[in-house]
Amino acid sequence: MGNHTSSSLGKSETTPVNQIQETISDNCVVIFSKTSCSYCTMAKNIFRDMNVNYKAVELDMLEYGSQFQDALYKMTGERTVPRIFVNGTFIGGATDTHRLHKEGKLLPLVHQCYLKKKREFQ
Ligand SMILES: N[C@@H](CCC(=O)N[C@@H](CS)C(=O)NCC(=O)O)C(=O)O
Ligand code: FES
Repeated sequence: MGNHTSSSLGKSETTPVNQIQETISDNCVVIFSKTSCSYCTMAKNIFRDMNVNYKAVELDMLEYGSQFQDALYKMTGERTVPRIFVNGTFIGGATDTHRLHKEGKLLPLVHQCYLKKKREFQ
């Protein structure tokens, strides 16, 4: 699922908020994560187990990761990881995502995004 935003994150002239917005509109599932974080792994596994591709942005691997966390704070009210976006919308952290999945609401959100992208492509 890799695309140009992964390599340009943190390097471009645009603000972190703009780069985050671009990433979440380009990818149906985006997980802002840290490689050392087992909550983040748990969140990734929820999507992996549903066979849903996700884009992981590992903030501890980015030079400006801390600025991205500040931007995520502005956008979501928390600078913790994971911060998870589906279909361009913030859905929460690991606990929220797990709850949505248990309620059967997560996969429909992903499918809405797939349908939207399919229509855009036609
Ligand atoms: N209930 C939240 C917990 C989030 C949380 O506490 N994240 C910790 C790591 S597990 C964090 O981001 N700490 C600050 C940091 O890494 O900058 C969730 O499920 O996402
Ligand atoms: S579970 Fe410890 S850093 Fe996320």
